[in-house]
Amino acid sequence: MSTASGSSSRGGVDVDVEAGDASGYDSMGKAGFRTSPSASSGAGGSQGLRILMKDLTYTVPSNTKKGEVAHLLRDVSAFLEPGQMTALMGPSGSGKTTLLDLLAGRKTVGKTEGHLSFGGVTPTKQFLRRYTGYVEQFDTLLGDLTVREMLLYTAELKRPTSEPLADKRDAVDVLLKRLALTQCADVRIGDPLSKGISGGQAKRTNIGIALISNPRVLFLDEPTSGLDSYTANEVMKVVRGLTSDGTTICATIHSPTAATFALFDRVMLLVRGQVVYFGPQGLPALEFAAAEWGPAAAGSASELLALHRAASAAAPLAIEAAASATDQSTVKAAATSSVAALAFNDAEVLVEAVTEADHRGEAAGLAAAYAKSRLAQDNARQIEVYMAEGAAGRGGMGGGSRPSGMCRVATALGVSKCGNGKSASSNKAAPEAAAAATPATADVELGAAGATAGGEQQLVRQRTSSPFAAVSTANTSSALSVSEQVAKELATRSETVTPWYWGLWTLLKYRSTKNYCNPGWLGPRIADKLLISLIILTLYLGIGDNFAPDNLINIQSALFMWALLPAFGAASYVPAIVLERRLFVRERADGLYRVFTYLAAKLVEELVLSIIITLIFSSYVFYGVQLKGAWVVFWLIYFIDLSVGIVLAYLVAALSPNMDVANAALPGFVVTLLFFAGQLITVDSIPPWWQWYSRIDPLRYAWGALMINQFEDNNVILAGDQTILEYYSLSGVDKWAYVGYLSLFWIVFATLALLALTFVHHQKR
Ligand SMILES: Nc1ncnc2c1ncn2[C@@H]1O[C@H](COP(=O)(O)OP(=O)(O)OP(=O)(O)O)[C@@H](O)[C@H]1O
Repeated sequence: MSTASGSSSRGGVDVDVEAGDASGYDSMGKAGFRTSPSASSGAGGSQGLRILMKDLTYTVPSNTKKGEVAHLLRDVSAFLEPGQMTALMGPSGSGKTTLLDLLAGRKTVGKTEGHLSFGGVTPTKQFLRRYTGYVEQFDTLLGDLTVREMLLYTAELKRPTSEPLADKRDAVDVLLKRLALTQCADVRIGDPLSKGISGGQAKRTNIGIALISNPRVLFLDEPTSGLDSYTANEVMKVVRGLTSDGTTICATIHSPTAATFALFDRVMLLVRGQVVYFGPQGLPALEFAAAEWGPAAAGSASELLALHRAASAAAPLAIEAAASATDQSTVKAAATSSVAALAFNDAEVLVEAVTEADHRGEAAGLAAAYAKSRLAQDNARQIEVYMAEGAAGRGGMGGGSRPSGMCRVATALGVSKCGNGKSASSNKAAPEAAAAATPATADVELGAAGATAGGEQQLVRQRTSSPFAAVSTANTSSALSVSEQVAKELATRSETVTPWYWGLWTLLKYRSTKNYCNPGWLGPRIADKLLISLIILTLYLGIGDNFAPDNLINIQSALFMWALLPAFGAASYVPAIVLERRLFVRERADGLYRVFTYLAAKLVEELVLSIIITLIFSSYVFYGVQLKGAWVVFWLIYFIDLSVGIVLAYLVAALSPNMDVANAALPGFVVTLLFFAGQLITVDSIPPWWQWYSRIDPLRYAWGALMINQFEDNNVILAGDQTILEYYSLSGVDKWAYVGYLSLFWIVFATLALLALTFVHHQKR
């Protein structure tokens, strides 16, 4: 396994960077992702998209002051470049996740104002679902699948159906290699109760899920949270490696180590939803803080800056002294100042500085200082240029090889490392350098892009020594046709890549087959029915054909329990929706399937099992108790009754915010049904003001149909001159009509469950 590695500069100190598996990257590029035309139709070659934000403001109804709105983001302006990795940083509650969610189209509440474009175009929500990757802070994986299966499952749902399975497998293999997951590829993911893969492996699996469709843009929310610093750095190195194919990457990050922070190109510092710095990470950020934030806020930043400067100044002298081996004290002094500089972490210093300033109530001052700064003005000018490019239909796509913005300038200034490689420029280019990112520079770049429009395949080598951008292949098609392709993607209204029937098949293939082999899944679905059917069998053994008056009450009670059983057993179907909600929300937001597909897969999975178990249980109960009527009707009613219980459970689960509410709501509702089924009190005796409830009680129809099946040919006298069917208001009723009504409940509950799953958002963002 060959690895691409190199170095990046962190305040003058080189940090070794390993870019993941370069061979993996290449093969992904050639076999796994790029060359399949079908795949590229979903992923679109190797181009990332430039994301432009101008005066982006996001408000929600305040939860602290009634009737007011809270500004969670205020006038955020920035640009995220293809082939670059941008860190969103700031104190807790500063709005990092809010901004990331907004960019990724995952906000479900609130109002957004300002300009937001991807590749110069306002994207549809469906585009964001299909063509961007989002790695959430918390892992949402299927514990029963292995890592390989999890990725293949996602590949089957997110890559075009026209791509052969073998190609998808290849792409997964390449991804496993690239994410260093090969070792645990066939290990079950597990869950908190039965541990499988480690936290770092789970995080990388989540990243793999986001990458399987080769997204143009990758968002990551706290990708290193919960990981030790070594694993965190490994994970981020892998992510960093993705910039080499032009992917636009943006990650919120809390306390990165110095090495992890050095992997980023740019940093956006937020405080109370406002930008207080947006520019290169490293020394330029420290220089900006020292110069613009005022002495109180920039205290530690200035200190660190001085240390960096001392270390840089002493280094050449030390090297000279060491070479001649004469002046040990100079070497020692240089080493001491380097170590002192290294002891500080740029990221920590910056975040601490703004956090302290925020606590002193100076957040607005920092934001104002940034807004007035030359850097902010340069950034604003750059945004104008990019917006003009977008308006002219030229802008926004990066080939991963185009140096842009500050980096282009740094290249022009002769800085050796730049662009989408790990960027020394980002450390060394002073904020002022941004001023040179003039429209003229941009035009030069566009000219270069235009030169590729002739349709020739052009190998673009960036003027950089960075390994990440060692070789990038420009898109082989013309810039215009790529634009058309991207424009099509950006305007897509289709939620998913694959059709619903494919999604249904895939969900059944990967998830249901595992569930069918999982005792933890099967147990609750079978145990209660097995137990109660055995009790009914043994308690009422052989009495079903005994129509003696004193036995009639026993038979109708047995039938009532038989009808009731699925309603009470419905509780076992609730967790399938409630406990899986986070995964469902994530997969839906990722555009893996539609709600209908998800619900249909769940129902097929449950109904197949239900057919099997109802056939078995109804057989021994019907013949053991020696009931009358047709067994097939007895079974059919039980099966439909159980199916109604399942969709009722899904409806309650979809409406309930958590298991506690669902566990209280479902049995409570079922108990109300008992009273109106016609057995505890006959339908004719129910007071007029409750008659309506009896009519919409599915138990009434299930039990009524069972009773008619049992007694229609043996309608014996029960009380006075009333036959048993007359007594229970079932005389002259067609059992098939009752079976039909019962089926209607299935349709109604299933439709309501579908609507609830679609429109009731318990996870508000
Ligand atoms: N309805 C609301 N009314 C008032 N404030 C709100 C409302 N909703 C969210 N907030 C605030 O918005 C801020 C943004 O939260 P967000 O999760 O984006 O911050 P963050 O920077 O990602 O924090 P962390 O680093 O802790 O994850 C928080 O301070 C939160 O309290």
